[in-house]
Amino acid sequence: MNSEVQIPVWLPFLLLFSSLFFLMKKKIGAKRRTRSNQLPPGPPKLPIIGNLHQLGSLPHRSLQQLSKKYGPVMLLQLGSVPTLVVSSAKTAQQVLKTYDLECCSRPLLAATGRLSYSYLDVAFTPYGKHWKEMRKICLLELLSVKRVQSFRFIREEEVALMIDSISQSSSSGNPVNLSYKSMSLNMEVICRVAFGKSFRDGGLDVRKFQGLVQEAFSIMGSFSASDFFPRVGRFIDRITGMHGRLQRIFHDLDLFYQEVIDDHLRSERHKQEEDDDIIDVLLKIKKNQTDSSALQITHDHIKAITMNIFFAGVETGAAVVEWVMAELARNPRVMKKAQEEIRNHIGEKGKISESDIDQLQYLKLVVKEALRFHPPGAFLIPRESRSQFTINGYNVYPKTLIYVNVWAIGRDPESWENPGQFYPERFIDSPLDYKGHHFEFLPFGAGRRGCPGMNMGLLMVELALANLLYHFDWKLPNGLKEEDLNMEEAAGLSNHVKQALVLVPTKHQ
Ligand code: HEM
Repeated sequence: MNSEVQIPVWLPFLLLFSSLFFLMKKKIGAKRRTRSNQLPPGPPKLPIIGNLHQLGSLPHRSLQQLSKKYGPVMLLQLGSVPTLVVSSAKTAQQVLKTYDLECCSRPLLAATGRLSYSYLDVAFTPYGKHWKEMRKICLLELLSVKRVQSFRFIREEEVALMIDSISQSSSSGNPVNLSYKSMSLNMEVICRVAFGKSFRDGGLDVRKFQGLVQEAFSIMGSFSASDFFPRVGRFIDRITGMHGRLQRIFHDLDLFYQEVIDDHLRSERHKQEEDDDIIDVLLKIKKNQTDSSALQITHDHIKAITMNIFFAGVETGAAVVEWVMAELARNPRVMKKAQEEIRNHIGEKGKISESDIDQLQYLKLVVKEALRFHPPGAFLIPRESRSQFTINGYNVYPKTLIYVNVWAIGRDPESWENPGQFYPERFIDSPLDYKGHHFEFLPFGAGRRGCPGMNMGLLMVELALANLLYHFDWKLPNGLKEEDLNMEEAAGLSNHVKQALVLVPTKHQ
């Protein structure tokens, strides 16, 4: 018997193969590690949900805290979506200026997709030819200086009506819910600008539309599983009722918009050009387009862009008025100084019109400070990367969701002295403005996707505030002390006070 151990002929091959496989695996692993070493740092993540549990109810605050540990460029995993969070002026400049072209798309989300008629709008549509055409219409036709001026009488009339209604409360010593007043004012103005109709005129169902817009706001600001778990999310959204709710809101808003469009088509022939509202302008563009026009506008485009104007214009302006009044109620020195400036300039005139606003320099500083301290869009409108780029030496890959935490940047001690103090004087002799060139101060965003409605938004806010401060003295209700005023923020799409702001007006003689 042969005592030699027989070695199967395939064994050396197997050994060779497995060592090769091991070496290759090691090499691939090393490659992967090098690549992931170049990814931005971020907190450890849980299986499936990633870092979703770390967002909390006020994500701008939670992410500010995380950025203190992981730095101004962080990578999180929200469900299956890689998410870049930038939290300093320098890194915001890279995203919004150096790599603006790489970072100027928008993510596809369930709520914005449905409510924008599958991205026929401008604000939520991804970057591309369609967005360029829609943005051109916005800048040249809908929000141009001339068009915004043509709506001046609407703003002045609506502010005067608000002042009248507050006068009635003041004569009976009743407190006024300023959160509600500023929201209604913005809603009325945008409604007249967009539809040419006031809710007061009847015909349109005010309460229903206001309710729908607020519901739509809330659904856009809430968590939709399909945004973070594309495979199973739709199923989850159906079980939780999210999907049904979104369909119902879309359907009801659509009926409303259609009613407004039909109404405009019926009355088209009787209108002067200078009385055109946004729907008139869009219907004219649609009527005059030819087969070779770059964009073929349909009624759905008109509805989608109208939705943007409501969502971008109403909540933002209302939030700024609300935060300014809350900060002034907490800072009587600033309130007094702003009132003295306004009353000295306006004197006995009795009402403030838009042409007076340019003289009110301190009021402008107060508004700036509120925009720094409480920017309505804490993360701008979220963006999505289109191609790979490198930020602070870290790689960011295409289809990464991007949050620019402008709320945290406005409170960054690297950029601001005493950032936690509401101090409008910080802007005296300062070159800083909000037009998107100073990256420590970005309430309107910057770059290609920066806000095209800034001019209109500011005119509305400044006029409302100037009148509120000219006509009334304001105090806190029920002997509440300044330091006890609740400045908590509400969770949601835009940054509002959590508890409605209620103040007691006294008519200034
Ligand atoms: C004080 C009031 C306002 C504030 C604070 C504000 C803020 C913003 C911010 C932060 C963005 C995102 C910018 C970015 O991603 O870089 C934005 C976009 C936008 N805003 Fe405003 N906004 C205001 C008023 C308005 C008004 C009155 C309108 C129109 C009636 C408007 C229309 C838009 C539109 C259409 C976009 C999307 C632009 C795009 O994606 O190309 N905004 N706004």
